[in-house]
Amino acid sequence: MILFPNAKINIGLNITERRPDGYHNLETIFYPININDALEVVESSELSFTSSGLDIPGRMEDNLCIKGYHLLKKDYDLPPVSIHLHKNIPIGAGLGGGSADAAFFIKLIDQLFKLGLSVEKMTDYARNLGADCAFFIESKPVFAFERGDEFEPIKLDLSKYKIALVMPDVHISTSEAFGGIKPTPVKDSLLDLIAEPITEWKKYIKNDFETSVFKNHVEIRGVKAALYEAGAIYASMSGSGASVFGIFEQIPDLQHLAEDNQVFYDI
Ligand SMILES: C[C@](O)(CO)[C@H](O)COP(=O)(O)OP(=O)(O)OC[C@H]1O[C@@H](n2ccc(N)nc2=O)[C@H](O)[C@@H]1O
Ligand SMILES: Nc1ncnc2c1ncn2[C@@H]1O[C@H](COP(=O)(O)OP(=O)(O)OP(=O)(O)O)[C@@H](O)[C@H]1O
Repeated sequence: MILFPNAKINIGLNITERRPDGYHNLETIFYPININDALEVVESSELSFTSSGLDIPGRMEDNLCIKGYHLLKKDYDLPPVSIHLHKNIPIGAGLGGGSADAAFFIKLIDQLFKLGLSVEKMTDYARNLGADCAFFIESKPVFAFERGDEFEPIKLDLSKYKIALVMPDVHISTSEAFGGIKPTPVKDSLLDLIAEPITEWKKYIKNDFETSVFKNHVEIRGVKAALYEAGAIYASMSGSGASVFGIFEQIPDLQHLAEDNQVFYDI
């Protein structure tokens, strides 16, 4: 069986406090986008993992799909499986690619072996694998809070716009990015700000990671400025970076960025 895990962008990201468990409370809007991996799982005589496409750093045992397998195996009598991941979602991008693979792996095992898991149960398993993972079980636009794994659904439809995304040649690790943050309580919740017209977002909606990430990587600040110059209604770094997206009325001309960066035009 094969599924196609999709990426996300964060529209706004406020990091509000440090938690006793070492994580941070935050609020953000998660919005699904059309950049996808391909994840195939078949029953097999032994557990195996292979990948193609982009190189995935780290050991195979640490791949979130393998971690997902061991997590479910504790509670269900699963046979061994062969997993193949074709990696297309940029890594260290703030697009939640690894998290999406983990959540789609859980959905895939549920379907393949007819486990009958509820959305709530799958969301709980996903939470165990990473804060971002839970969103990808349903992968619908949400206001997320606490560790980014509690949700309130929102009605946000950007389908009449064109979303372009630029991935600079820099990978940013999520834990390193959180290290550069001084949490600050919010005055106005993103849940209210996102309901404002999109033309107003530029004035009020921010991503708290931008200050420290832009300081260390000026080229990423440059990409955001270039997206506004190309006519973006709203532009922002996604999550902890390094990717930057812009929301446009029409597909923009970003040829001049394509030499140094990977550019996705209509996601
Ligand atoms: C930055 C975001 O991408 C925004 O969507 C997410 O909050 C990151 O979620 P994620 O990659 O699934 O994060 P995890 O794999 O659970 O955690 C990686 C590391 O990020 C930090 N982390 C993550 C989420 C959170 N709410 N507070 C944190 O401080 C912790 O140091 C943690 O060890
Ligand atoms: N299936 C997977 N795909 C990509 N990376 C994975 C996967 N499983 C584990 N990883 C590990 O996760 C690391 C990437 O996570 P990181 O949080 O830095 O980046 P990200 O792609 O921006 O994701 P996020 O938006 O969730 O933070 C990789 O270096 C790799 O070691």
